[in-house]
Amino acid sequence: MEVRYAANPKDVKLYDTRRLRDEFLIEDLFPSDAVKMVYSHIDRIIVGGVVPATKPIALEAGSEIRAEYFLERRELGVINIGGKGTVTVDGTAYELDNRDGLYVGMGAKEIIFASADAKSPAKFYFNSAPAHAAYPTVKVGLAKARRVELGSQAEANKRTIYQYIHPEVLQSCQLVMGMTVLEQGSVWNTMPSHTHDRRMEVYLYLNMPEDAVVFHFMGEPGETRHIVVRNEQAVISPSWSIHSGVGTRSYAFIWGMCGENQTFTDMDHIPMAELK
Ligand SMILES: O=C(O)C(=O)C[C@H](O)C(=O)CO
Ligand SMILES: [Zn+2]
Repeated sequence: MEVRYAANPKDVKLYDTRRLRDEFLIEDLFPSDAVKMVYSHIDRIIVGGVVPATKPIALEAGSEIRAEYFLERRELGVINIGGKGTVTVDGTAYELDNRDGLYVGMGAKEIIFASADAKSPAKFYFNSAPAHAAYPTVKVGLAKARRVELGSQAEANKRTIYQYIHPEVLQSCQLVMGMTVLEQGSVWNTMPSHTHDRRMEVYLYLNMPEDAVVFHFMGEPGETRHIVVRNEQAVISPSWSIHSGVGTRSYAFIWGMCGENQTFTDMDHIPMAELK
């Protein structure tokens, strides 16, 4: 498990491109037949990817979290961005098609990821946060997610937000997670931008061809920086940072948050005049 430390905005404004990318960008999240995990000290989120290409893969705790099993003190949100697969939680198999999600509550001991077809392996993206209570494991297909439509063609930001792990869909301790899909021709996400000092957030960009990029904007509203993000790469956003992006074409992204509250609408909207 790779460990990354928290960041102070007074320091981050001095970072060059290399340092910004090293601290906030996660580039190789989906190695074949392995679990990749990044443990961020920002609200102690774990961001991971697993592609069980030729064999089922179990989620192991690793020495960093000093736990007997991964979910001993944690909860987990999973969204499949690949071919059909299963996540087996303590012997119960949940079939996840592309874009299906799963919430797994604290206390589940054995989590096994598998693909239905090795020619088109499943690709599981996950976020995990510290938990204080054991809530039931729930599968959330795209149709079960709460839908919010936002934006307009004129602003090139027409998009649908699918809220999978959200208080109106299921109970979780602090994790909130979902996916936003931009319509063809729409390229902007989360602009006008916001911060939420109560929660950090991670974005995983997806559905982009190899030569497409998203210019992801981060930083304090008056000190913005950009990170060039490619397909299936994730960006960590501290709670004091905006998180917004513009792509060379449309794309989707999975967002996950944890921290002080689960109130999706608890955002501090940034007036455009304040951006620098
Ligand atoms: O398209 C958007 O706007 C989003 O998806 C915003 C994220 O969900 C977010 O930043 C929630 O805090
Ligand atoms: Zn946000």
